[in-house]
Amino acid sequence: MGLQIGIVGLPNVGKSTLFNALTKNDVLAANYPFATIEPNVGVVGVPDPRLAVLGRLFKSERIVPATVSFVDIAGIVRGASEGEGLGNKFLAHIREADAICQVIRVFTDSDVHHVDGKVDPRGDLETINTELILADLQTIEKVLPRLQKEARMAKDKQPVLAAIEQAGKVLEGGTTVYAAGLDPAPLRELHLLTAKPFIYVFNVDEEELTNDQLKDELRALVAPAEAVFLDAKIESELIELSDDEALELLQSMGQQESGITQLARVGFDTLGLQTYLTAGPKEARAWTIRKGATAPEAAGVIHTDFQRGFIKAEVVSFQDLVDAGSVAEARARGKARIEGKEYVMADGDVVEFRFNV
Ligand SMILES: Nc1ncnc2c1ncn2[C@@H]1O[C@H](COP(=O)(O)OP(=O)(O)OP(=O)(O)O)[C@@H](O)[C@H]1O
Ligand SMILES: [Mg+2]
Repeated sequence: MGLQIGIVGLPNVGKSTLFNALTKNDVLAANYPFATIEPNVGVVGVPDPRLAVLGRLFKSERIVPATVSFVDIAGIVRGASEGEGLGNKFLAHIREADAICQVIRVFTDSDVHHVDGKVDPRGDLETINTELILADLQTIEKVLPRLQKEARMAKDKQPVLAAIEQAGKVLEGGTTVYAAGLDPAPLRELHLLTAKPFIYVFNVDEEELTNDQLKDELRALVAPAEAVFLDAKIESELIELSDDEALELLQSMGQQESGITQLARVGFDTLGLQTYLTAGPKEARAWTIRKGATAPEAAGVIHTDFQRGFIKAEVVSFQDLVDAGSVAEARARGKARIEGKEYVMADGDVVEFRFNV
């Protein structure tokens, strides 16, 4: 499952700095608006400490984490839908994304230019939201004449047309499709940006990481969507450090985990995803599935043949396996279960599939 998250925000708010920290890629992050023009795609391993434990237990040659890909695009300014700044055509690069991560500048640094002249998280959120809504309205306007014609000829097109017209009304009222809770199914082919789940990243100053009052105020601006607070500049320093040094630096700032670890976790939660694990001498690996996926569906993520030929799965929870110390001991303790086609996977299940090919 290729999970993809598109990063949006005003110019110069720290999108590329965050993206670089995420991907350890040295994409140009620069103190001038519109430093990024072409989109950059980076694949990020989702941090999961369980994998290292499994790797030791099974003496695995390598560790393969679940991945999320991030797409870094140019900044959007007020009026982008009318061609201001770089316009909004580049939003097409995130049409296929599963979720959108909006980066909002909170940090104060007079050396870093703000396109609207002042640090204003609430105003910036509104600007971006408005531009995404206008972009979606443009998408709808473009397809509407064709759809109206089709619906006159084919009755079965009418529900789709009705759903799209309703989405247009919601957007004209200034609400995103996602926030309005509209059924995404009939709208899917339009790839509306505001139909995607949103995650908000507030790019704060180091001191603000422990300012709970400020964080509560910012969180309230985007609730019920999830908010992550991080200092993108610190994140880019953390990735240069060893794990121990990074933890020490984080703890000195009152943090337990890095912002990008939080972002990966929140991304998974927002999209209703979880991971299960496989382990052997070759690799210890995490696989991404929907919450509620059944054992055959989980097998299908490894290979479609595994799903088709699914017979059964031997499942032991990560904690039971660690407590037992080996699969053999977990079996002896009755902790390794044989599960069939109906089994609903749990996060952290360590699995071996049996299948016919
Ligand atoms: N938390 C922070 N504190 C201080 N400076 C920061 C912080 N985050 C980013 N910056 C600085 O802000 C500037 C702009 O960052 P960056 O290039 O990542 O922005 P961007 O959103 O990608 O801009 P564009 O839309 O122009 O591509 C850089 O100089 C970066 O070092
Ligand atoms: Mg950039």
